[in-house]
Amino acid sequence: MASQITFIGAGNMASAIFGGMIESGYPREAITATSPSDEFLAPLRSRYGIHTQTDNRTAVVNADVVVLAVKPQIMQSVCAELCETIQARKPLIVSVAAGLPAETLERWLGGDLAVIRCMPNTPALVGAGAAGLFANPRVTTDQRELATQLMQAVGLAEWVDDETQLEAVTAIAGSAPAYFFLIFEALEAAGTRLGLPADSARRLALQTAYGAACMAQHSDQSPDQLKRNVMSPGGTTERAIQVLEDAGLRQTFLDATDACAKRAREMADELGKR
Ligand SMILES: NC(=O)C1=CN([C@@H]2O[C@H](COP(=O)(O)OP(=O)(O)OC[C@H]3O[C@@H](n4cnc5c(N)ncnc54)[C@H](OP(=O)(O)O)[C@@H]3O)[C@@H](O)[C@H]2O)C=CC1
Ligand SMILES: O=C(O)[C@@H]1CCC=N1
Repeated sequence: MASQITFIGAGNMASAIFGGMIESGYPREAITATSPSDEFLAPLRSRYGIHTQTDNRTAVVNADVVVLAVKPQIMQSVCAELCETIQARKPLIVSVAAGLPAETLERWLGGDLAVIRCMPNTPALVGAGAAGLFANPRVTTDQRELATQLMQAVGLAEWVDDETQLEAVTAIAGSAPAYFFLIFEALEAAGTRLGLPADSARRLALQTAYGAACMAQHSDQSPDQLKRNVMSPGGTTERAIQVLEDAGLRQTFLDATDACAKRAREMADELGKR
């Protein structure tokens, strides 16, 4: 029988994960999601056919896995609310909150719990997510396997041995879809400025991004070689790449990902002190 999974918080990240799980065949009857507002939950019920609850405690009573998917800033109060019920059953805890250390979360929930920290991303919704996972020492082999299966149902799942590596996962996967969406916006605007209708520019930019990612995934050649394959000497691509290199695009990505990882560390410091 499928494990009963309760999502505390049913926002962007939670709905991307349970939406992707259902899409990949996970039984919807085994999924419950919570929110303080039933108005918010109603469309999720009709769209996904999952159970919903406005009361977090009731929602975890029979859960085998509890996925904590509220904002990091309110996690402590949510844990205080759940602590007693969680301690009575001791389900596997999976947190997707950025920055929040597993040890802090376990303490907030009363201790002695199997906790997996996961840093997923929203393309999970279309089965193309990329997630990093870290297990505390109480997580059993079976629980690790279950978490792998759940996250593999919605994309790539990579385990890390050192919890601080989740900062890097946040920088290049958790937050990174937003970098690509920014590039899509910029390419669409560029296409429009150069004379294409906006909808056509968007389709071309998105298909090109999709094609480049598929090609890089299936090719034996490195991204550098694939890039060179597009650049005819003295041609158009060489000019464009030169502009991007001269503008310091590589360094900009290093700076952006450093800022992202630094913010994850700051959040860990702030939350870990509570
Ligand atoms: N978005 C992303 O790409 C990623 C997010 N994450 C992590 O996922 C977590 C959720 O982020 P995201 O989905 O973006 O945020 P959202 O705001 O979309 O979702 C959080 C949801 O939690 C609800 N909520 C608030 N209080 C409670 C409560 N007491 N009990 C149950 N639900 C509650 C909110 O409702 P209301 O709006 O009514 O307050 C909201 O619907 C964060 O910890 C974030 O760090 C991790 C990786 C990627
Ligand atoms: O921006 C954030 O804090 C969350 C975590 C990773 C993606 N979104």
